[in-house]
Amino acid sequence: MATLVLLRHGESDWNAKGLFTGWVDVSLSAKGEEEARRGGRLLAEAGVIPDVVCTSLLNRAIQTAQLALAEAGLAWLPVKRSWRLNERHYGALQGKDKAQTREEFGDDQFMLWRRSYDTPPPPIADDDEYSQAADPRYALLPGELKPRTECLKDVVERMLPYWYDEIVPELAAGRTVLVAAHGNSLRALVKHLDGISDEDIAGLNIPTGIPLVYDLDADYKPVRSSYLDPEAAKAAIQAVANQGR
Ligand SMILES: O=C(O)[C@@H](CO)OP(=O)(O)O
Repeated sequence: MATLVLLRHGESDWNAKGLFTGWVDVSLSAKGEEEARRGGRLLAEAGVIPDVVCTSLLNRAIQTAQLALAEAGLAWLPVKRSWRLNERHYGALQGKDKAQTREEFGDDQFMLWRRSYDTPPPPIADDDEYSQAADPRYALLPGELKPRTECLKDVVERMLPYWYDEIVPELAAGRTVLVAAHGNSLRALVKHLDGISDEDIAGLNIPTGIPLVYDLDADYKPVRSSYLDPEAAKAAIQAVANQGR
């Protein structure tokens, strides 16, 4: 039986402000830092001890992993990082206020951009202040892999090679893997693991800072999964669903 732990970063400054974030590299808020530490305590209390950590290239996931692991006495763990675990690129919506966007474009368009499986927001211009076109951390990515917008389907496609080539081999070697990532890159992974349909995935939201633990069978299919604080997770999931309202 393999163990996989998914941890969405704690609240970021832009989560707190209600802005679409995507690949913009914002930091954790003070509340988000505390959420990350609490995530580490929940892991330690449950006796779930990761052997290796995977994060995106974005600070909010990196900081969350560091704070959680330090709290669990595991700051020394080996870490791997990949753009493939990044948040969904939110295109031209990056930096925009969610509530204002909903008011301007209406509920249906807002939800289509935010939660539909295959409708990406309009692409971001390279000279937009929130573009990553010149960000050195993606300099080695060939142009066709560098997104200017993404829908969740695009995230599934760029995340799955990482699942198969980096995470599964760690699990196969008997290691417990902690993936510290983002609302939408984790929705993509949960969709794959739980076999959620393209329609039903619209209703799935991931709370910040609460570890989601999967026991996986020999074929890396879930046998069971649960949040380490189910009650807090329920309330936090509702808060994510209500963003922009
Ligand atoms: O803004 C974002 O990048 C994401 C996660 O914070 O938002 P949403 O939940 O609306 O997809």
